[in-house]
Amino acid sequence: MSSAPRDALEFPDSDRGFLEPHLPPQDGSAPQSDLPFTTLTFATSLDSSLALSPGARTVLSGPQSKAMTHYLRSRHDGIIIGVGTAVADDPGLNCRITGVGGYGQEGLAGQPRPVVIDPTARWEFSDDSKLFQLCREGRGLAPWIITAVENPNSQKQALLERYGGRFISVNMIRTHTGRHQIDWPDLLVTLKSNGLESVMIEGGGQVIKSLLSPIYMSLLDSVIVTIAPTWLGEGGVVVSPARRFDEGGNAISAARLKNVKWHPFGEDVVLCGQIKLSD
Ligand SMILES: NC(=O)C1=CN([C@@H]2O[C@H](COP(=O)(O)OP(=O)(O)OC[C@H]3O[C@@H](n4cnc5c(N)ncnc54)[C@H](O)[C@@H]3O)[C@@H](O)[C@H]2O)C=CC1
Ligand SMILES: Nc1nc(O)c(N)c(N[C@@H]2O[C@H](COP(=O)(O)O)[C@@H](O)[C@H]2O)n1
Repeated sequence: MSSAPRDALEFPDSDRGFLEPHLPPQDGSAPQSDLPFTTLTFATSLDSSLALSPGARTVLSGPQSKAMTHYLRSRHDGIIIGVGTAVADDPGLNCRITGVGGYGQEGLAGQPRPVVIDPTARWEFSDDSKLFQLCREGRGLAPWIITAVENPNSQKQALLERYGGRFISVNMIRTHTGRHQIDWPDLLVTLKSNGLESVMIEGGGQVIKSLLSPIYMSLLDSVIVTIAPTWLGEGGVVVSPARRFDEGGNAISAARLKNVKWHPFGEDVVLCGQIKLSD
């Protein structure tokens, strides 16, 4: 055991039981599947915002729910974010719970693999990026970058590989406006075949919106949302999936949860559930 760094977080056993039914099983009882166990998790304001604006790193979670998020990170093999989040936040995407690798434990056991969806390879990361600082300090893994670009910039590729990361090409669907859309089943199968048995998807807004579309929402095994007691106001990055309509052309809810449980963490409340698929 080595000593834990100053940013180490504690998450008490008494809070863990509540989450257990919503997490990847630890007893080998997961059904055989080509897909990893997939959790959608994020923190939102009372007006459904993830951040004050697309480029703004915004703290929503209080200390207890932040520690919960890090516990979730310890229970998943990978964390997926969109490149918008990587650029805005320069995130660490490691797990800072005491007892995992780099936080009181040798090696990197319990550290999740960061996965960044970046169809055009536009993320300008460098040695100074937080993710690579953490790699140098033995406190996190290097990212896998999911792209549609066949030959990404060789300097970026070399930097990534020096830390143990890599670019991964997956199928993308080209929309009528020329934008790349992730083929989510293909991505998830690829991640599982590369050893990630479970993934948590943290955001941002565009990633969450695409996952909550009718064709992809069934991929989600679990949804865990932190709700913070604040309104961020107009102009925020809002989580609002596309409208759905019934056969009569009437608007219906875009997505709904079932088996819902609520748990207060400090001033926040955490909502756990599963996507309710239509009957
Ligand atoms: N409160 C929270 O829990 C979280 C907040 N955030 C915040 O969200 C904001 C970023 O959100 P957004 O601007 O919506 O960016 P984003 O993180 O969703 O990334 C958008 C970009 O990712 C790629 N992308 C996303 N979904 C894709 C798909 N289905 N197919 C192909 N490519 C896709 C595209 O290149 C797109 O331009 C930041 O301000 C960040 O701080 C991000 C994560 C969690
Ligand atoms: N759970 C949660 N609460 C918030 O208040 C947040 N702003 C986020 N953001 C997500 O966490 C990433 C930052 O992670 P590090 O602390 O740098 O490891 C950020 O990029 C979002 O994905 N999450």
